[in-house]
Amino acid sequence: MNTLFPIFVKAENLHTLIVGGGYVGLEKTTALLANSPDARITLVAPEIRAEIRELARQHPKLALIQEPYHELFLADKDLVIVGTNDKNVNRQVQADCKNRRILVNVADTPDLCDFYLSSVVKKGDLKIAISTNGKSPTFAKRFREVLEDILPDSLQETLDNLTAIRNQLKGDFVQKMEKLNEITKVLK
Ligand SMILES: C[C@@]1(CC(=O)O)C2=NC(=C\c3[nH]c(c(CCC(=O)O)c3CC(=O)O)Cc3[nH]c(c(CC(=O)O)c3CCC(=O)O)/C=C3\N/C(=C\2)[C@@H](CCC(=O)O)[C@]3(C)CC(=O)O)/[C@H]1CCC(=O)O
Ligand SMILES: NC(=O)c1ccc[n+]([C@@H]2O[C@H](COP(=O)([O-])OP(=O)(O)OC[C@H]3O[C@@H](n4cnc5c(N)ncnc54)[C@H](O)[C@@H]3O)[C@@H](O)[C@H]2O)c1
Repeated sequence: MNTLFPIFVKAENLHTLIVGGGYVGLEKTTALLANSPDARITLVAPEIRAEIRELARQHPKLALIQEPYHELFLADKDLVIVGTNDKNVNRQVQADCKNRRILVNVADTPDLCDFYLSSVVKKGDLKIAISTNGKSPTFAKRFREVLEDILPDSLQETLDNLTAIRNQLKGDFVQKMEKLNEITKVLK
């Protein structure tokens, strides 16, 4: 059974620490910024890939610290993603986060994760997050590609129209809900 509970996080309201500046650090930083370009991120690693440095030039809220991980870096963080090539460091970061009740993702060790990143389909304001419960990230990626292909760009117009109707509707909560459910029946 997949017991994961999906939420959509306002990453720009949080300060995320990414530990590791290799391929995994790059993948996770790119994923965060692609969805939340104003996310506040600090990335710490003794070696930081050139692509991450380029991202930092484009995103002023991405700070890079070229040093090994230290517990002190957790001080003002809300969320942590760790993906170094040193399993002991990854475990230490996870344990430090648990002590401080900070949510942590250990990219290559699902058992140590409090949350997973998902594949993300975007059509304007519509966002669909896909998870396979960690079974196959590759399947999640492929399924994202399928959904990206079949969802029409005109969906944004539908959402804009529904927002306009939603804002104009009079009456109490139940009346508004009934009206919106009636109008959107055609989508089924
Ligand atoms: C969705 C996506 C989001 C993102 O990262 O942004 C994501 N992985 C993506 C791609 C991807 N990752 C890997 C491959 C190589 C092929 C393969 O192994 O399948 C590919 C495919 C590729 O890149 O083509 C390697 C890999 N990943 C994990 C392990 C460890 C393990 O499973 O034990 C290993 C083996 C490492 C090794 O062998 O050393 C673990 C996780 N990867 C997750 C998310 C979480 C579960 C998501 C779910 O529930 O499905 C979870 C549990 C934790 C986490 O990372 O949050 C992103 C696709 C974005 C997109 O394009 O849409
Ligand atoms: N590359 C992938 O697609 C992938 C996918 C899933 C899992 N993994 C696994 O994840 C791990 C990391 O992979 P990678 O490709 O990013 O490795 P990499 O060698 O490209 O990068 C490792 C990073 O960890 C940093 N690091 C090492 N010690 C550190 C410390 N004490 N504090 C902070 N940072 C530290 C290094 O400076 C470097 O930036 C590997 O064990 C790999 O097997 C890799």
